[in-house]
Amino acid sequence: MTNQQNVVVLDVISHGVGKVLPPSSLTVAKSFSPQDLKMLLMKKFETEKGGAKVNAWLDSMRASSPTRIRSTTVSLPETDDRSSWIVHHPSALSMFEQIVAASRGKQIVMFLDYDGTLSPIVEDPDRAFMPKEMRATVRDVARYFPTAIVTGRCRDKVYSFVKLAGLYYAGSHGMDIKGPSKSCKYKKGNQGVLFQAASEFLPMIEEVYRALVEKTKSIAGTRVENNKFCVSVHFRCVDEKSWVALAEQVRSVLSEYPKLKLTQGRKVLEIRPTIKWDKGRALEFLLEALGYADSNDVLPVYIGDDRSDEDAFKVKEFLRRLVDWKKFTQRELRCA
Ligand SMILES: O=P(O)(O)OC[C@H]1O[C@H](O[C@H]2O[C@H](CO)[C@@H](O)[C@H](O)[C@H]2O)[C@H](O)[C@@H](O)[C@@H]1O
Repeated sequence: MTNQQNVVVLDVISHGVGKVLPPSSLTVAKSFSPQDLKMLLMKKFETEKGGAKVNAWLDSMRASSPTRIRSTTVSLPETDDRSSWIVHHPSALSMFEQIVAASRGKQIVMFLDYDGTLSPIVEDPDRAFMPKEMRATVRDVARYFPTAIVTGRCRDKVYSFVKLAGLYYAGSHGMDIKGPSKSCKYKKGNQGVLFQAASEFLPMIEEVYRALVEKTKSIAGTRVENNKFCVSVHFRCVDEKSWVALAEQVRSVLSEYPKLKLTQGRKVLEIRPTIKWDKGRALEFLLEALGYADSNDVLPVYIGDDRSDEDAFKVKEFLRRLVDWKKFTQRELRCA
């Protein structure tokens, strides 16, 4: 948000989840193709099946993980790509009034990314803890709106960080979806595991994880994380001089697995099944599970850091304002 504009408001009214509210007016909605939506919800970089060029990987590795920008006035590196993205994704905080106006008569459904959105980016992925105040805010949000955490992480791992039972969790880039484990007014029936899009890949992912650990163990700073239906190879702590070696090792492992593909996040290479499933599909699945398939009565809000390093303070501020607004409107309705 601020000038980083990471809160994305998706309007499902006429194009499924393919319409994004424009910068200046909510009435002149700009249509986005499914391709654009995918770009929003997935990390940008993706290779062709197993045939990726190490050089292309390296370019992408170098471009990844923008530096955290603390000032609200500092501008981001001005690439055409980034500027045009920002034009279409204005600050949610500055658009707050328009967003709540657009939600009139509709159910807001909240989708939250974890790393870099609810938790600060840290060197050790096992220590990406969620600040207490953020947890309290997300708990409040979930009281008023159906809320889902949508993450590349293993679902159990993200749950151990978030520790809130009233939420939906979509782990492994949306390939592992579970409903709230405690009673919640939006919950429908038994909400245990709702969907696992890539179950048949479990043994393969386990095998690849072990192979990657073995092949990269001599590259100092590499960290391989098993995210159940996908694997992350972290290079945040790897000296840039060793990136070529790392990319080559990853490529050599992946060349044995044509059913897996590589995408890239922030200083992380992500290996996942080549199935047609991603965070966007998880979002659609959850809307359907909540009874909002093809519905005009819903406003899904996705908050993520897929394009830039989010300022967690701004995320919290936006969520807090949303909760306050909801409390206020409910009170007003009762008094009317
Ligand atoms: O989809 P996300 O929830 O954003 O998950 C993407 C990756 O997030 C985690 O890695 C990122 O955060 C780490 C902790 O701050 C950081 O060390 C790393 O450099 C970041 O890329 C997670 O550990 C990965 O498995 C996810 O793929």
